[in-house]
Amino acid sequence: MCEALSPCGTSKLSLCQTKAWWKLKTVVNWPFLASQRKRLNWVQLAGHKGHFKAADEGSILKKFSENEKQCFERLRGDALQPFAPQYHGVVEKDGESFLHMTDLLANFDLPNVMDCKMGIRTYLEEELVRARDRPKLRRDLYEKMMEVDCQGPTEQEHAQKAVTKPRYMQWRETMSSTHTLGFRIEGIKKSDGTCRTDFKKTHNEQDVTKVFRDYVEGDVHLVKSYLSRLAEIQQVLQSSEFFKRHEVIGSSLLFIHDHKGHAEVWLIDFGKTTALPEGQMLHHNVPWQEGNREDGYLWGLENLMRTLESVDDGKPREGPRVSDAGAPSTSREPDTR
Ligand SMILES: O=P(O)(O)O[C@H]1[C@H](O)[C@@H](OP(=O)(O)O)[C@H](OP(=O)(O)O)[C@@H](OP(=O)(O)O)[C@H]1O
Ligand SMILES: Nc1ncnc2c1ncn2[C@@H]1O[C@H](COP(=O)(O)OP(=O)(O)O)[C@@H](O)[C@H]1O
Repeated sequence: MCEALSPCGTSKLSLCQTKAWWKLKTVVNWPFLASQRKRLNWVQLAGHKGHFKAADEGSILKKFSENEKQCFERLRGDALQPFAPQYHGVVEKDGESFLHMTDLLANFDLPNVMDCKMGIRTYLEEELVRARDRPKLRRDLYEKMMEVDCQGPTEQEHAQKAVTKPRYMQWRETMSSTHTLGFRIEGIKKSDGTCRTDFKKTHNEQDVTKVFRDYVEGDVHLVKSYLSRLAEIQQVLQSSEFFKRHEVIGSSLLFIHDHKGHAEVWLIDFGKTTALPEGQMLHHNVPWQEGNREDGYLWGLENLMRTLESVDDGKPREGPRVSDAGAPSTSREPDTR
């Protein structure tokens, strides 16, 4: 039987993550003891459990990934660098390696935080190839799929109680707004401590607008501040050499604001951002077809900005939609089942 996802269903996970972080900070003698408020700021809205650790004041440690390290190194001196967390190098702690970076929440008191995963695709082309060559059936992903929609899996998948990763990722994209808008909401934490990550079925522009409106609590000044920062990011992306030469997959825009109306947006998570072969460049706003490595990042950003603009009056804005820009309609849907 299909169980409805309760509002607290997935947010529980997020709250648990917050609690786990709290425990962790207690254990590692968190340096913010002087300021209880700062301790309450941290939240991990998406990504892998246990991948973050506390570090010196104003910074955090993220589980080491060679790929992400290389991105931070290549970002050095690029126009985009000021829009990503500052990178302080690799550190070893308790026998593990981590990337040391700025905690983007550190300068806020009880911030509101939202993570939007950008792009029309959330898996690498090489993951598709691998899944075709050596399909690996995963029961955990089948179970995650069932939690959201018991009609999701095919008969065969029900029988094997497992799906491949690209199959799961593609299903996630079509259930959420990744496929239709080129971005999706992953999680939101509000200053009152409430936390939601149950956006897997937030699919169309109206639904996304509603969530955005709730996030900014109808504050049009805040919307303007966010839009102006997004416009800056949009402009910088167009001049960034790093952006031209990378397939940006699974990266998020992290939105942060506080009660004073101070608003920031940052690019985070370069774990799956991959350099293109020498001489190749991406447009980031044309349809993906397997082999062209396009990620639809700019198309998603344009849709995100338009959706945020519509918060102000509730009316959907005219602008690039599925058929003329990100156009998943022309993209091939590889069958990796
Ligand atoms: O969001 P849900 O539906 O839970 O699905 C998750 C996210 O897509 C993760 O991406 P992100 O870390 O960007 O949030 C992805 O990790 P990767 O980034 O490694 O692909 C997970 O793959 P697995 O870790 O293989 O399960 C996948 O199960
Ligand atoms: N530099 C940062 N400052 C503050 N919060 C961050 C930072 N990096 C990540 N986070 C938080 O952690 C979450 C997961 O980060 P992410 O880098 O996407 O992890 P993963 O690679 O496991 O997907 C984000 O949604 C955000 O809430």
